[in-house]
Amino acid sequence: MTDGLVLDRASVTYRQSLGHSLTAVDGVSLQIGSGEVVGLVGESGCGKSTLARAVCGLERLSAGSVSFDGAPVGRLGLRKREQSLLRIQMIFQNPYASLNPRRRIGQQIEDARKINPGDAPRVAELLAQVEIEPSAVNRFPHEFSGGQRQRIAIARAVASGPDLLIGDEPIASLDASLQARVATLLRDVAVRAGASLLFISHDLAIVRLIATRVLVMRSGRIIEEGPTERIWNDPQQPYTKRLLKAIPVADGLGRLPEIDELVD
Ligand SMILES: Nc1ncnc2c1ncn2[C@@H]1O[C@H](COP(=O)(O)OP(=O)(O)OP(=O)(O)O)[C@@H](O)[C@H]1O
Repeated sequence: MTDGLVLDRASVTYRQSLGHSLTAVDGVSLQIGSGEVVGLVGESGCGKSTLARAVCGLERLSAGSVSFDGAPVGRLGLRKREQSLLRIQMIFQNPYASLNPRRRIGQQIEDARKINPGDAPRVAELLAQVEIEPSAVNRFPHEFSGGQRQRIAIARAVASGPDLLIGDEPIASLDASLQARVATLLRDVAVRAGASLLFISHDLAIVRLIATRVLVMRSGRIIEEGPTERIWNDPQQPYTKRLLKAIPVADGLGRLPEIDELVD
């Protein structure tokens, strides 16, 4: 049995109008070992979110397989699949995607703790880990700032005891001044919980802060991968070089220019 997440030539194809189809994930093979922190980078539209959704069983594969600790995620019966998917938690760009706006934050974290097969830290401790005052348990998500809400979403995701956390651009909607802090905090919380982390971002500079290994995605494929410092200091692919070059010229919102314009 192989520990952790394994994708073997996984593809996702979307049907489009007039009989056209788009292969958003194109034969991707990768492995994320237990406790690893891996960054997935690439320009907007290269297939990062589709890949994340496929890992969680939210997209049907058109080819290949996804397995977790040796169990194929997509081919299990519903009950077993639900159990196995509880071990993978997503953190989205918009924290409202995982937080219930009508439920107090303490209750939401407690709900997640109840499905934890192991010993989850108490709600107050989880909140302290994400630097939220434990006395805030009775407040609702809208009473917090965007950065605080994202930290609460991180606490809720960890409370259910996942083996793998996937952050799909989890800092993209935050002020530039908060991005590095929330990314580092997510990494620290994942490591403390013993979970692996797949951190998806278009921003290699932030990924460099927290990931030990980087996967570079373009047009549905992983075109380069390696230790973060190797990718940062000695990128092999022209696309990766352009991603790196684009960092200093990011606009005030942290957006990269169109990479294809630069590469082709
Ligand atoms: N449900 C869908 N139906 C059809 N096409 C889709 C669907 N979801 C995504 N796509 C297309 O698949 C490709 C990959 O999209 P995806 O959202 O995975 O990329 P991404 O790298 O996460 O981009 P972003 O960072 O902008 O979210 C894009 O061309 C997108 O338009």
